[in-house]
Amino acid sequence: MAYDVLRAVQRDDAYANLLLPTRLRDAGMHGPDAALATELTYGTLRMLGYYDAVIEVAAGRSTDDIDAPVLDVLRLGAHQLLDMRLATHAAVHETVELTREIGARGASGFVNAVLRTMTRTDADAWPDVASKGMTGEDRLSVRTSHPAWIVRAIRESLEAEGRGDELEAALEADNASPTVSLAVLPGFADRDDVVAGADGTLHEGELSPVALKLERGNPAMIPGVDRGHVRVQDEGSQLVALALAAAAPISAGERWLDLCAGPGGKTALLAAAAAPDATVEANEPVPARARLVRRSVEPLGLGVDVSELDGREIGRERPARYDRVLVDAPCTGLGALRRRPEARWRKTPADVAELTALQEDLLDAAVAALVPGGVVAYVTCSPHLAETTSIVRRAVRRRGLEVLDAARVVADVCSTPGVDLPERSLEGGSTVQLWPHRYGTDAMFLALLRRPARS
Ligand SMILES: C[S@@+](CC[C@H](N)C(=O)[O-])C[C@H]1O[C@@H](n2cnc3c(N)ncnc32)[C@H](O)[C@@H]1O
Repeated sequence: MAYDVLRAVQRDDAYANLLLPTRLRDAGMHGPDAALATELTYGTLRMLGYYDAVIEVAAGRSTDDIDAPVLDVLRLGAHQLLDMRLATHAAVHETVELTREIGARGASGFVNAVLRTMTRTDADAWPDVASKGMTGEDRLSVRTSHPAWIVRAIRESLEAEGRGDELEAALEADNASPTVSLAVLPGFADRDDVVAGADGTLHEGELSPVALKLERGNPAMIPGVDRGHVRVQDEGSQLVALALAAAAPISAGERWLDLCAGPGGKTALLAAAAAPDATVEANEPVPARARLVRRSVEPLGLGVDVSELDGREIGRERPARYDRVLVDAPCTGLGALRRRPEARWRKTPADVAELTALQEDLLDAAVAALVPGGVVAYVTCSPHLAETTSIVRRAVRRRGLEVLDAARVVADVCSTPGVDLPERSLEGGSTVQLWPHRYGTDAMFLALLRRPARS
């Protein structure tokens, strides 16, 4: 099953996190077998760049010269030997058998030889062997299995807050599976009650005041999940939504908009935090995703309207209408690589250019849809400076926006006092960049910007 999913990802641009659960369900696979298939698939996809470097050394040839199906078999074998550290004979035997099963019998001797060569060097020594003669970003790129342009983007972002020395830790954090976080929607369930009802599998998150961390087990079994009052949601996503709610005292009758809402995780939290004084509307142009937003807010019964406009039209369609707007912009997702194992190999620097143009237009449109004095939260799940501070800086200059002290707002929202949030000063205020290696969250970026009272 892992091989089939790996092939579909390579050949058909399938998404492993969508395809694998379907395949597991169709095959009726649960428990340890499902966990093994998941580890094999996700682990191999994440570490693909590193395994390819190892395979090139062990095979003595470029991966370009290996048939694609056989290369995927070798990658699966590499993951079993170098990461899962399965018994050598079992890993080699199963992998050679797989070569035969996929109809590449003629390559089984080659696969056997490459894997045997791999086992002759200790798994801990392979990073040095595979990156021999390399320095700097190239070396980290191979060892942590990231394309070089992503290594550079993460380095530049960390350096912008004086934390360049954390680069390796940040890259390694992308290769670990995240702990499952849940959000308890304020006003709908009580965090202490949920913890008490969950048999010791949950504890409170340290950052978001509504977060729970699930140590083990199935989130669907947590009390409140069935009613949609408790949801799986990254703690960073919770914090940025709660920060918009906390950016200013809420006055009765306020109107808020979630401009890029699909699939609606933040809309639900925002709507719960806004009630009863403010009402939330949502917008999502992709119809299938707009349906997910409606499904997400339905259990709350708060009457959230969901429109399907191109967000770039919102300023023209609904000028000066909202007190607060969340722009959770379409982005490269470089801050959520832990969750989408193949994403790092799919994105390219060309995507950055295309997305930044859209991000800039969406932020402009959001500002035009704000009442004077209203606040926009500009959010990405990417730490790339071109998608974060550069977008904000240009919008501030163009529109004369006030940059609020987002670091202080987030620190005030946090459940643990004195959390060391790296803040970036920007145009008289501050922005927040979260990191998986520091906080266990996705690398979410947040800026809170106020439209001038007279504009
Ligand atoms: C980062 S996701 C939002 C995640 C969401 N806020 C949540 O927490 O569940 C960005 C969304 O923007 C949508 N989008 C893409 N182009 C857009 C546009 N021109 N206007 C508004 N939204 C757009 C995408 O379809 C996607 O659903």
